Amino acid sequence: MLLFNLRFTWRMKLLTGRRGVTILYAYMLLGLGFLRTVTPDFGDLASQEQQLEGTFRFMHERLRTHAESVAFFGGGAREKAMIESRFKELLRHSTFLLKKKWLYGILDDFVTKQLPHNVTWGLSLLYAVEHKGDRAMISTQGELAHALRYLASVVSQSFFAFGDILELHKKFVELSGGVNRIFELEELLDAAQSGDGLTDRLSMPSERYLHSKDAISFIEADIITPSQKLLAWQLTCEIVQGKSLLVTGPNGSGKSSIFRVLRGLWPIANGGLAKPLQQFSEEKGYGCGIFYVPQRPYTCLGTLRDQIIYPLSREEATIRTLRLFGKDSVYEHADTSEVLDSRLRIILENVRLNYLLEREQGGWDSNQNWEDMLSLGEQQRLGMARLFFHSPEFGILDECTNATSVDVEEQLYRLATEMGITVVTSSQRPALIPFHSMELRLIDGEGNWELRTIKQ
Ligand SMILES: Nc1ncnc2c1ncn2[C@@H]1O[C@H](COP(=O)(O)OP(=O)(O)OP(=O)(O)O)[C@@H](O)[C@H]1O
Repeated sequence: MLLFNLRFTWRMKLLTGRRGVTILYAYMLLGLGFLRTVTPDFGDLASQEQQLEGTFRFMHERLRTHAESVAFFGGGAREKAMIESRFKELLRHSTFLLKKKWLYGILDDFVTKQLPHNVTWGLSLLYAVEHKGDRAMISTQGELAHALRYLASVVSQSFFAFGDILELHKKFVELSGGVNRIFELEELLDAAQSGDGLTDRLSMPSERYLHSKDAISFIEADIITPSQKLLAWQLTCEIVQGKSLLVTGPNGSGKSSIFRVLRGLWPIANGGLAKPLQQFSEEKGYGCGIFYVPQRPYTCLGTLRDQIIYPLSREEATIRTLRLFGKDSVYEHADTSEVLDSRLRIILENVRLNYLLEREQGGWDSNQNWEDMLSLGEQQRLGMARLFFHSPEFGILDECTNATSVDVEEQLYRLATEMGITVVTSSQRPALIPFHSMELRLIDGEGNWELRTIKQ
């Protein structure tokens, strides 16, 4: 490369003299210097884009893994808002980067291609002026050089144009692959939305789904898996407030499936179901009708505070807490967040996790990858803290304390009873029997079940 440069510099000196070489080098140095100063830090911008894209993909992947737990908690809206905010951030950055690349491309093209073209003409002119002695020769040489340059440029431009067409085809094929994927996704979303009447139907009185204020009732309901396996045939059972139910049975017999039907994740094939509303009850002023704690613990991305108030946002949780203390307006109280945090502190102490506040830097605002950092038992206790914060009339607990020690588990159930939460528990632990009034036993996972009263 260096040899080429030296050779051409020498050739140019012969043709245009020292002045031509100086002009060329001056132009090169000035042009490159100018480009260097105006070039944005593309490395940094691209790394930021990769980071944002990575976070966005990670959130999607995580949501896919924990979809059922999120659905049980009713965290769909919260997760959507979180993912959308990351997407907007990524989109904003990518648009900014594209604009920068486009503007820089124009400038780069001008300095390295368009302007040098004109400089070449300038140098050719200089050559003609330097050799004005032999007019006949100059004109012949000049014309020949011009014709050759013209031919070369036409041929090379034609090649470029064909290349561009081929490149365009490649790009088009790639793009059509992407478009197909988006089309498939849209189709799936449409199909999911048309089958998503379930959740709505649950809140609407209809033949199968009824609203009951203070009881959960299965009325001759068939519990069937999506692959049409019958797990409980004509299940009839009423859970009234204060009479907790323990659901037992061998692995795979359908305990969690009953909760899926109750939550509206699976439809009821036959029979009916009555249950209180999931939503925050205005009359009660605090808490909700039903709150589900799934078998797989789920920690959301966010602060320690977010783990307990999930699926609510901090603002929603503050408003609820203020209502609990009879303060309707958020602005009435000088330090509203303090009210929320002091309530959360009591809950954290109750589930024996208050050491997290001291251990993690930032206290309530500490932002960690809680899933990796907390043990399974700790994550399950956080799930129970969530239940206590939401303080529902009915708590649906799907083996959500099986990794905690027996004494902690008993303490958690004692607390739930004291708070007036009627629980429906799926568990195999005999230690939990005294906290329940009835037992629903799924005998074989073939449809047979029995209901018995637990003698205290
Ligand atoms: N999405 C699904 N599609 C089809 N079958 C499913 C689906 N989810 C679960 N099943 C099947 O339904 C049956 C009941 O599953 P379920 O999770 O209710 O069992 P379980 O009693 O809670 O078990 P465990 O005690 O192990 O938690 C199992 O045979 C399971 O394989």
